[in-house]
Amino acid sequence: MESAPQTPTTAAAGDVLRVADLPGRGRGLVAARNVREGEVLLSEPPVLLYPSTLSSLASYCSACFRSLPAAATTPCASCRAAAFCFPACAAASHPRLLCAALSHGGGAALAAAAPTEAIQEPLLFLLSAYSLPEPTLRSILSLSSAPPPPPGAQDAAGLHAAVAALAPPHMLPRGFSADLTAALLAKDRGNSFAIMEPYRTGMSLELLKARAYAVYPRASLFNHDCLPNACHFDYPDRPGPGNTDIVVRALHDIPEGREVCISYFAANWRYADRQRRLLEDYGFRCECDRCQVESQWKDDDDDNNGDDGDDTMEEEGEDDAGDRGDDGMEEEEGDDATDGDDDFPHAYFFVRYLCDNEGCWGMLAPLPPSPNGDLSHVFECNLCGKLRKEEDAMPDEGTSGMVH
Ligand SMILES: C[S@@+](CC[C@H](N)C(=O)[O-])C[C@H]1O[C@@H](n2cnc3c(N)ncnc32)[C@H](O)[C@@H]1O
Repeated sequence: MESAPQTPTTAAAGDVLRVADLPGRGRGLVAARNVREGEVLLSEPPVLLYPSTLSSLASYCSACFRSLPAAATTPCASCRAAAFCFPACAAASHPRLLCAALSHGGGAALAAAAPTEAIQEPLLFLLSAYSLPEPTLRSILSLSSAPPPPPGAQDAAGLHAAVAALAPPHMLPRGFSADLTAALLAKDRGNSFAIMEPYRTGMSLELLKARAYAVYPRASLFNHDCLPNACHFDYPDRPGPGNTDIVVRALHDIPEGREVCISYFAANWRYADRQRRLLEDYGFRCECDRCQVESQWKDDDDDNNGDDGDDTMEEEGEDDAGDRGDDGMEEEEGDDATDGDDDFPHAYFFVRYLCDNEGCWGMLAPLPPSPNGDLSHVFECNLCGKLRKEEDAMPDEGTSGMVH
């Protein structure tokens, strides 16, 4: 495999974001102009989309990952294991190495090689990634790598051997090697976004799983902040093209030059859990404003009623700096929830931007401004889809699941 291409550091005309090198945190995305709350900062199609588990093949179209209709699906003519929702999706098909692996021994070989969901996810990733054209594979290799997994957590050599055994040799790309497999797995761990199963009213969000994972090269450049100024949405079941595009919107106004960050997991996680996750999975210690405040708390202050095992993406990680220094929140809008609260100066953030649907802890972002520039004042949750009017934010209840 040749060396990875360089990421351009300039913004294309019309782009809201530009790529910048930020000391101690690698590349990041910075507002190329003043941004208003709710604005769409990025809408990007995936370069790679793969099923989360073998069982998800029965529930979701293998091309567009919409929920399969109960009747009249089209099975893949080659493997018969994957299904498509429309003839157009069947024509688009699914990754050729994955299709070959699903055909191998009538599908039994893949099931035997990946008996658990923990093995299926990386194996389905590899079979899909190795099906990509070489330039696309190289664009994935240009992304930042997750740190090595703890011993015993991921058997890269075993996964490589499984790909070699399942895929016909003539279909394997140039450069196929154990090192390349290990490098790709590090990109998957550091950059894949989960596309979630559909949420239905009343269902437990704790049980909500990923239907698929996707890699978006530009969205992978967002660094993390525990008080993000943007969050991402997916709308996999919406009609029309682009249903698997990632959409990133501003939570509030962002001045030109400020770094735009998302949170890599639900924002209600407590300090120790956030730090552990960021160090282990992304290789950095977070020194954001919120972490600086919470690092001063006594251990028993650091209480959390939320579910910290419930993250919606598996992505990126590393160090601090840039020109941000804060998330722009406190200086923008006064609110009773923050007044005089020295221990928890960020309460306002949680009142306004954390979903109050029981057990959800998704992030609320304003809907985009209208074409004539009017702000929406309606907030949408990126996990359960709840819409909440701005005036319905309840200061006393909004922080009930928060770390304090
Ligand atoms: C998905 S990538 C984000 C883009 C990345 N900075 C790059 O150069 O490609 C995740 C990686 O970015 C770095 N990173 C993200 N957020 C950070 C933060 N708050 N402080 C320091 N490093 C961070 C870590 O190295 C992490 O593994």
